Amino acid sequence: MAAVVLKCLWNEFAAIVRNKAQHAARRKIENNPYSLQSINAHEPEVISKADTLLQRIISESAISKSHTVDVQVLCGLFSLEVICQVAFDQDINAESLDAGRAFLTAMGQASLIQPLSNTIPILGKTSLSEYIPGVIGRAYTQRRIWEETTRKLYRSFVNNLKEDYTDKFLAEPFVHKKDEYLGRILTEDEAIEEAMGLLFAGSGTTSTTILYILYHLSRPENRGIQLRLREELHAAGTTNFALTNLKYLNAVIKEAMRLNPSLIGSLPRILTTAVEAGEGKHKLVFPPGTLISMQNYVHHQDPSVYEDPHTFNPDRWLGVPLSSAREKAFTPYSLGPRNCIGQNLANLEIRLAVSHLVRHLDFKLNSEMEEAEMDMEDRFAALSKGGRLLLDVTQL
Ligand code: HEM
Repeated sequence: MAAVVLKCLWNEFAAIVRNKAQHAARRKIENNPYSLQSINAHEPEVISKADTLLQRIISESAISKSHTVDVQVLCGLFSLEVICQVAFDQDINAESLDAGRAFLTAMGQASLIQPLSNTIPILGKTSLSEYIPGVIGRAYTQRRIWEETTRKLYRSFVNNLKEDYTDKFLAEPFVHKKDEYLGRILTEDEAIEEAMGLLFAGSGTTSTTILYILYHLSRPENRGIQLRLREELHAAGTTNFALTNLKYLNAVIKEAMRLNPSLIGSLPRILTTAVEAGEGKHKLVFPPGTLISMQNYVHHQDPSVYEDPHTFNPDRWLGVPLSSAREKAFTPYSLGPRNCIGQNLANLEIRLAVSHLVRHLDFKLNSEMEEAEMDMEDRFAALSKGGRLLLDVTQL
């Protein structure tokens, strides 16, 4: 019940949190480091993190008799390390992997009370909230850890920053760019809030996508897909440039994002003009002010657009024109001025990590895994219900 109430609150909150002008001004200051050119300049760091992920999987598989690895947390650590690097030029796991693990737990648990903290900000500002009994109090403790860790990363980044700003790192504009809506640069607290959102939006989303790609590839019925992908990769170069044009790799990624988009919940908006939908007696008119939303998870499985919609079939994307219904209904990053600002980074990360892993490792789904464990659960960002993905791994 509490989760349902919090979700409703979230939808209301997300739709109204920033008015158009406020949002546009904030997005304007943030844009530069997210451009394709700026993001592609981070390719060497992302390759290095993808190699760390590969080595971790190899080490963990070596200590199991059946070479079984739970890749879920490892994928989470990879995406977290990438976003900390690209946003703050920091290695969150420099001292130990425990730092990254604790941070992932903190963000995961605290996201539950994010709408509450934003609706009643005082709750997030006093340590008394941590004494609220049960799950809410515990979530506030995790929120404090999320905030403190972000502040540490941000301060360390700012202290090392040179004054001739290049906007190479995602957090750089927070330091020096004037927000036209506010008429000034952000205060440290505003920058931290922005950075917390960025770390949340940029970690679990990408790792969940990589996780589901590995899941689909490792299923027995998709064996041929994994082999075909590996064949394509072996015939190609390893750079992002080479990978961008690989048709089958891109089809595999798209198909996993279609079936398991990592933001599966409602993406709410409040209409500013009337919108008509449907035809004839099914026609509906939504007046301005209506709270509407779309759910990727639903329209990505619409049988009138995607034949045999529940089957993982990358071939459905080959040779499909951008103007097709299939392409138009594919919206993992949403659309319009509030769509995903981080999609260039997400694409870079997914392409480099998946290609690196599939080149060097063969994956089979471990027999202990139950199908229902990989059902998606909407906790603002999506997670798998089972909380693990056990794969039997062979080094190639
Ligand atoms: C596969 C990975 C990802 C998916 C599927 C995804 C999806 C989305 C979607 C659907 C939205 C729009 C939410 C809405 O309409 O209300 C969004 C917004 C956002 N995403 Fe992503 N995202 C991903 C990765 C990333 C990454 C890597 C970053 C950071 C570098 C990021 C940063 C953001 C931010 C900051 C917003 C809010 C944008 C705004 O309000 O203007 N995302 N994302």
